[in-house]
Amino acid sequence: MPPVLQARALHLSYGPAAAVAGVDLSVDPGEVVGVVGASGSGKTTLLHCLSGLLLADSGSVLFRDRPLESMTVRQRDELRRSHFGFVFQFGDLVPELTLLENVSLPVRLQGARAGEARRRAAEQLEALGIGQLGRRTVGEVSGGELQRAAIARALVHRPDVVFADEPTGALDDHNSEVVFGLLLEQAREHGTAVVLVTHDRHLAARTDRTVVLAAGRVVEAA
Ligand SMILES: Nc1ncnc2c1ncn2[C@@H]1O[C@H](COP(=O)(O)OP(=O)(O)OP(=O)(O)O)[C@@H](O)[C@H]1O
Repeated sequence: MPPVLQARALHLSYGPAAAVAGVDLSVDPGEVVGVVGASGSGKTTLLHCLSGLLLADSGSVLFRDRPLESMTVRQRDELRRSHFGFVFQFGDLVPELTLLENVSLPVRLQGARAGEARRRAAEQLEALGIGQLGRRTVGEVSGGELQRAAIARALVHRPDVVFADEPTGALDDHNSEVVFGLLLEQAREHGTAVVLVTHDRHLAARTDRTVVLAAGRVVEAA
């Protein structure tokens, strides 16, 4: 099967300093790729380039065979909404909404009716073991529960790729293990590729493949 995502000779600089300095990377459908490296090595910047949140200065990112840099802003927004999911360190759910409402949003944005979106959101929360918390708001759940909800939101619309930036970085070791395990289990169940940025080599060891960045370059791939 052709790769779902490819980066070719990717460069991005903030001013004179290169954050991503010539990265080639290919992600197969359903593959879980860990991106590790020291602080400041360019992990988050690479993730943002791969997901179209940032446009590289040069090089190319292809989703299937479509270059992101040739798309209009609208097409890139649509690509992110339909084909990508995101999990960040602090969940980034909408604080005023309940977990169920938050997780319904990606399905609503795909044009589903409210009832259908709620049904699918409830199912996804259930699969992550927090079906009973759907009516609570972000401020009424624990950090671990919040990250489970963030994972539910990232997966509920069945994206092709989930981008996760330190998704368990704010959790203690036990919660981190559990939440990371759920992300992997759900991604594998649905054949979703994952690009995971982490400081934690222990978690990275559970991915299919690890890419090590140093000063914006891939220095090791295993
Ligand atoms: N908005 C920005 N403006 C200027 N420089 C930036 C910006 N964002 C990141 N950088 C710089 O680019 C480099 C790569 O940053 P990036 O956040 O991608 O690294 P990282 O590996 O994700 O780091 P960390 O593990 O600490 O989150 C760093 O030197 C950083 O200081």
